[in-house]
Amino acid sequence: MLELKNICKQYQQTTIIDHLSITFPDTGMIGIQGKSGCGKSTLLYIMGMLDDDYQGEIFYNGEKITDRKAFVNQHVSFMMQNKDYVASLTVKENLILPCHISHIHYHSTLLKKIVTQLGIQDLLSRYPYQLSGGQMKRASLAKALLKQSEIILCDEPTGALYHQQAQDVMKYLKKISQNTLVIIVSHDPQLLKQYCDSVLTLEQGQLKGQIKKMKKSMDLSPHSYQHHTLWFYPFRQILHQRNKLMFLFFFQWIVIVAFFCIVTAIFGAFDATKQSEQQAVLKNIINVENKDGTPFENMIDIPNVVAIDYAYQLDQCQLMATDENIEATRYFLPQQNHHIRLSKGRMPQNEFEILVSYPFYQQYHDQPITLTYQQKTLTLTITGVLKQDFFSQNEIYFYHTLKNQLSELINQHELIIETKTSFHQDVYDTLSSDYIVYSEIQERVNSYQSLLSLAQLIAGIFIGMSLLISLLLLGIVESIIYFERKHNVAYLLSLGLSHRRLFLLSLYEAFLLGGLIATGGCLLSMVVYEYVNHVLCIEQYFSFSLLLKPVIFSRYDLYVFIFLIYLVMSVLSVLKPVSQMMKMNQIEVLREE
Ligand SMILES: Nc1ncnc2c1ncn2[C@@H]1O[C@H](COP(=O)(O)OP(=O)(O)OP(=O)(O)O)[C@@H](O)[C@H]1O
Repeated sequence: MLELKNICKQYQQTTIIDHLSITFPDTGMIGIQGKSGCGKSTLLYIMGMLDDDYQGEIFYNGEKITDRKAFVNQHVSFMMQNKDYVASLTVKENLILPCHISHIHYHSTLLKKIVTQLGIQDLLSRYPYQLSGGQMKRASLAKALLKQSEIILCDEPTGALYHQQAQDVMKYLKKISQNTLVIIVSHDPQLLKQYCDSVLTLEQGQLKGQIKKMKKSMDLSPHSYQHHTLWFYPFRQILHQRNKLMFLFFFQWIVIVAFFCIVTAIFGAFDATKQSEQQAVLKNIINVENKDGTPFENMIDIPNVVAIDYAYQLDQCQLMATDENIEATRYFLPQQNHHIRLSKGRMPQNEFEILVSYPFYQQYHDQPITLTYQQKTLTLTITGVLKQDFFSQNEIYFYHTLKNQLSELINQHELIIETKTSFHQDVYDTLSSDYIVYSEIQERVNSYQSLLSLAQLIAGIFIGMSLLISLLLLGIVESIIYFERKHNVAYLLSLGLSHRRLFLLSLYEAFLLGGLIATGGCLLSMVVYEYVNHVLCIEQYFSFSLLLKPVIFSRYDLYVFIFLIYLVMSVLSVLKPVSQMMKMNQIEVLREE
């Protein structure tokens, strides 16, 4: 038995319900009529626990209702006047939604029976906006029947229906009222008179009229409960807003792909300079000059050196291919050369054999190459080609024994010192205090790396800003989406969804959204840079590849980082709108529609 005691409700000083007390029977169909604006819907909202801003008490079966959500979950179904559904769910999902929210177990046979009786069995996979007004009302009714509530509150159940449709709905309600309490608010006194067991009039805040006690034909079997997760709800919401979200996804994916391409390019370039340094032909070579520019008369004595020699003025000899002068930097091969990687051929083994860089090979490999010095001419053979690297230029390397033939070209102003690898820096530092020292490869690495560091800084600022903007956009779009869903949230709460579950559902959806964006973006990035590396063969043209390197633990760190940052941002974005929605005035939102 539902009992209202001394209920008072005011809207801004105006009393709408005035010390109203009434006891409703367990079953029967009670009609409530009254002038427009007298407070019929307001009273229904109070009984349906949608409104808690009133004075007075409500009892059910003799017990004061304290847990309002539990009461709605266990005993009440509400047929709203307008938009009594979630637009993103199918009719079937809408029908089962109250049971899922209330954790009520329902049999699919019962669902089938109800929808067949109401003639909506073929409409289950449609969306609410694809139904007519009459079909929608029948779907609302089916929803209340499936939940098997003891109290069904109906706000204008026949509003906007044709006469015959209205009659049908009232007939169904009448049938249900044999075992349940059906309270109907309507503007149609004829219909109320025709179908209701008792018709009450709301006047000056009071319900006037007699309530007929009806006999219950049978007791409703108690609900059996089952845990439901509502997992389909967030999926459906995302699917429903896919057009809006596609734009968001697309933008976010582009930013993530750009992020990975820039990061991998920088890692790749750094790696390439490192590798080039490791494999450089002149890796451990130091050029040394006296500070006062005087020639060296004796070799200097320094430990941890592999070889030491005077420099050769190789610009005084002419290098030619057929009739053409070759513009190439000329060096002697160091004695220690096991670190050198060749893309073709083998290392030179005598003074007529040369090693050349990849660009040199491309230009001159099909022509005879000669070296002319002081009327003598040597014909040279290319035996090996260097692997193209980050520093690749037009270079030629003569075998070191060729020096014996070029003694006239000795330049005593400069020494060439070849060090042992692990002592290279020490030797360099020691020499630099007394001489002018120069290490070709070191200079190149330094200049490239400072350039790369600058590029890294600019790229870092750029991708950091882009990522920030895209995350902000994610936040804004999520907030907008949530505010657009105000009605859905108010509706779910009216069905008895607790704030805790609403919060968890929102988190779940935020995880889903953030996860989809991050996973899609990361997968796309992998595909893009694998494609650039392997299909476009970027290494051939730029001597480096896009490369993802470990940042902390493994090369997947950055994926995890992007994934986490999107999850966190997505969750943070929904916290504010969700908390605001929990505080919103449900009734105002429901009335807005
Ligand atoms: N949020 C609000 N602030 C101020 N007054 C309100 C608010 N909501 C409703 N009212 C007023 O409360 C009164 C009762 O409204 P209610 O909707 O319950 O009436 P009703 O009898 O259902 O009307 P109708 O039959 O036209 O639907 C109305 O006069 C209405 O203007």
